[in-house]
Amino acid sequence: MLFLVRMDVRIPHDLPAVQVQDIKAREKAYSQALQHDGRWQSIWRVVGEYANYSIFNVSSNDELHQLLQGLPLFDYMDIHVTPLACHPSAIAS
Ligand SMILES: O=C(O)C[C@H]1C=CC(=O)O1
Repeated sequence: MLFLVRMDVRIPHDLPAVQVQDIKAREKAYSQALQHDGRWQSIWRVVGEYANYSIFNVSSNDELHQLLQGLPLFDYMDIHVTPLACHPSAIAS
C-alpha cells in the first residue's frame, strides 16, 4: 500500500539546542533505516519550508501509523497522510 505523507516540522524555539541536535540525528538514522528496507520509498524537501513529502510503501494503515509514531520528531511535526490508489491512465505504477 502506498501513502503520500506530508510532514511539517515545528520544533519549539525554547527546546535546548543539544536536545534538538539529538532528536534530528535520531530522526535521520530512523528515516535512513526505513529507506534502506524499502518502506520509506522517497523523501523530498518542500522548497522554502521545513517540511517534506514522502512516499511510504507498507502493508497496512496500522504499520504506517506505527512507523510514524516511532519518528523521533513525531511530537514536533504535523503529519498529513494521503492513501494512494492506482490511476487508470497511468502507464507505469
Ligand atoms: O527534515 C524533515 O523533513 C523531518 C524529518 C523527516 C525525515 C528526517 O530525516 O527528518
